[in-house]
Amino acid sequence: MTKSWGAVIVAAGRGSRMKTSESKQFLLLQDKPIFIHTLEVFNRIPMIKDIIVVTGAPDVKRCEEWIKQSGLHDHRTFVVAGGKERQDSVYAGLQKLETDYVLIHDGVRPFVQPDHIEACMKAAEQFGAAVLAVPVKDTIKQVSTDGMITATPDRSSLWSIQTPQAFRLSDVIEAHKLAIESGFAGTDDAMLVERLGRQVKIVEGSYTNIKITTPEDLDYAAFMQKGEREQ
Ligand SMILES: Nc1ccn([C@@H]2O[C@H](COP(=O)(O)OP(=O)(O)OP(=O)(O)O)[C@@H](O)[C@H]2O)c(=O)n1
Ligand SMILES: C[C@](O)(CO)[C@H](O)COP(=O)(O)O
Repeated sequence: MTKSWGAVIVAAGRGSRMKTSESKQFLLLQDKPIFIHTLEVFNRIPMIKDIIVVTGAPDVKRCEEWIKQSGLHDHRTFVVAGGKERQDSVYAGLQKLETDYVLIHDGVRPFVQPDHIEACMKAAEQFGAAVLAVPVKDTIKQVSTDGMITATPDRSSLWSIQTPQAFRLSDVIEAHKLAIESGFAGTDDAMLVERLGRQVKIVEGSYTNIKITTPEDLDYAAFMQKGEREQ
């Protein structure tokens, strides 16, 4: 039987590292907010039944308006209010889904490729959980608080983790509940699922799937967007 899929797109952050008055997910890229570009990619995947956009409570109405203006206001997209941390926002989004599986994605990663999302879905159906990632290119050092190198981990086993991250909905909800009970804060959702003792499969993605985080990322995003238009 075909499994049902939903997606949670988190866009409730403040974007403090971007240092703009507007939250970074609402900054315009080619006349459209960044999170709308992200939504457009997910809308191209027919297997995804419901898309939950999570944003700050004061931004719910304007997000709904942007979605309507962009022609993405079909029955599949809902907007809900998130929480203080990314993890809280993801959990708020998960509550709204009733699908077998879920993709969790940062609203500020608009350059994710549909074929990579689909590869992640396929791997999650096979292994239970899967995340997009790329092998690290730099040598990574572990450094002490006084700025001295303490270790050089073997680079061949290091990957830089991206989103989407794909899970069985019941597993990731269980993982979030355990994190809440034990006061654990992770920097991604896979960490929470790993704490349940479950295996998470790495799916190789692309270095272009950046998380727009700091001002120089906007220049790169504009450059990427121009390239996509000219193709
Ligand atoms: N309370 C939060 C915090 C983050 N996010 C979302 O999680 C994604 C990745 O987080 P990050 O890039 O760290 O975003 P911010 O928290 O907004 O950035 P910063 O840490 O610079 O403030 C973003 O799409 C962001 O909107 C969220 O939905 N809810
Ligand atoms: C989930 C994530 O995008 C994977 O790279 C990342 O961990 C989010 O971290 P942030 O510091 O909250 O942006």
